Amino acid sequence: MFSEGARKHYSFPGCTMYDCIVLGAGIQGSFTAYHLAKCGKKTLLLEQFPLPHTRGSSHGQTRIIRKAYPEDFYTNMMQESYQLWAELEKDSGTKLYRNTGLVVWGPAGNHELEKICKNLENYQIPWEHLSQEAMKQKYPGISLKPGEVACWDTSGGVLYADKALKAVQECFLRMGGTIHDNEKVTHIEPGPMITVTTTTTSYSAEKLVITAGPWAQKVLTPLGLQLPLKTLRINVCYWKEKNPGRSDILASSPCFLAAVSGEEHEIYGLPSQEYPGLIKICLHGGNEAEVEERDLVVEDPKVKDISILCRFISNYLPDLHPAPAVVEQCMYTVTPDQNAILDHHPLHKNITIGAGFSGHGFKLSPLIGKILSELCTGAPPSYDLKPFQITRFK
Ligand SMILES: Cc1cc2nc3c(=O)[nH]c(=O)nc-3n(C[C@H](O)[C@H](O)[C@H](O)COP(=O)(O)OP(=O)(O)OC[C@H]3O[C@@H](n4cnc5c(N)ncnc54)[C@H](O)[C@@H]3O)c2cc1C
Ligand SMILES: O=C(O)[C@@H]1CCCC=N1
Repeated sequence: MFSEGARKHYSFPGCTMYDCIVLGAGIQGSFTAYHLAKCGKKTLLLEQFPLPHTRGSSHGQTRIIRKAYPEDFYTNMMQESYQLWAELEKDSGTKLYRNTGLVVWGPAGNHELEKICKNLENYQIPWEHLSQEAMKQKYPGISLKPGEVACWDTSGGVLYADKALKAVQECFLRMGGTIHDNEKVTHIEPGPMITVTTTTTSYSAEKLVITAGPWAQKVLTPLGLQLPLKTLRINVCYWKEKNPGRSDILASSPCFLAAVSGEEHEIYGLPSQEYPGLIKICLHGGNEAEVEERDLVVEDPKVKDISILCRFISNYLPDLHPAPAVVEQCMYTVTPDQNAILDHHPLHKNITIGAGFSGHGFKLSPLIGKILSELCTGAPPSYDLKPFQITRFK
């Protein structure tokens, strides 16, 4: 709570005071606000768009959840993240996770694939090695090439993303939190009491958490902080069966990640959900785009994502039409090492930043929210945060 001194010196009429303000009601900001409210903090969650919206990174019906990661710290963090997802399911009374299993495949000896198997083994997470032949038996619709192998993460599955966002925001409100949507933050005045000005009014708080997704750099520049963040426009593609109902690819597909020889980016897929009869398969990458300009057609994209995907579908999922039936857009905010930034502002220690989730942050969000709330309140962090510190960038 506020110290009396802070109240006397910094409150002014018409400026509502909170313990903590969270800027940005995507999945990371919403979970941060939820954890802050859980620790008894009077918390305001601010969002520029009317909720729900589709302009950031957290919209859509589905995201992959998995423990299969080449970095052991993620496999470790995912164990608690699964528990926190289960807690939210219970608190909200909403089913948020469907266990489909996840297959990761690539050329035998692929370094990342080997690290994934090693991590699953070390953390005693049930997994299986699948040969090309075993994959054919289990998933006849997926056609691995000679010399390719797969790893089967039994815990992998689908998160119901839009339901999760709604659930966490509702739980936050139930705990006494406040959400103001359709209210853009236009100015932040740092200090022992931070003043946050929006398109509607001003608020003050001892602590601020910035979780602005692809707008992060725009919010941080006036605060004197330049981070190595890139914003990418992602084409979210859905593919149709050649003979509807004739193959079993839609009915029994697992989630998958594929490292294809000769392609720089991974490709991933999820079972049919959003559009009956269509399956979602995307490139883990895209072309750089300003968040406000993402709807402008880029003439000559550097990453020819749709062509890469069409080639992939022809080679690996021959029961699907090798041209997308539906294409939608979403934004990634990526860092050079694809690890997020979870840290204090270097000059204003009462401002905490969560940014650069690099296209894989949804599954981790219940834990990210917990970590950001720990950073915000000064509680000891539950994890070693070295991979996420700002100082790792020169
Ligand atoms: C196509 C796609 C597929 C993905 N697949 C997976 C997956 O399978 N598994 C997985 O784990 N992750 C996945 N991800 C990544 C995951 O969805 C993101 O890491 C996550 O949604 C990022 O959330 P965020 O809260 O940081 O950003 P956002 O959701 O963009 O939230 C930021 C919010 O801040 C608000 N904001 C910004 N500036 C202001 C301001 N000035 N005032 C007020 N509000 C402001 C924005 O409007 C926005 O609502 C995927 C992402 C995409 C795009
Ligand atoms: O995070 C995930 O699991 C997905 C699939 C791999 C690429 C990005 N998102």
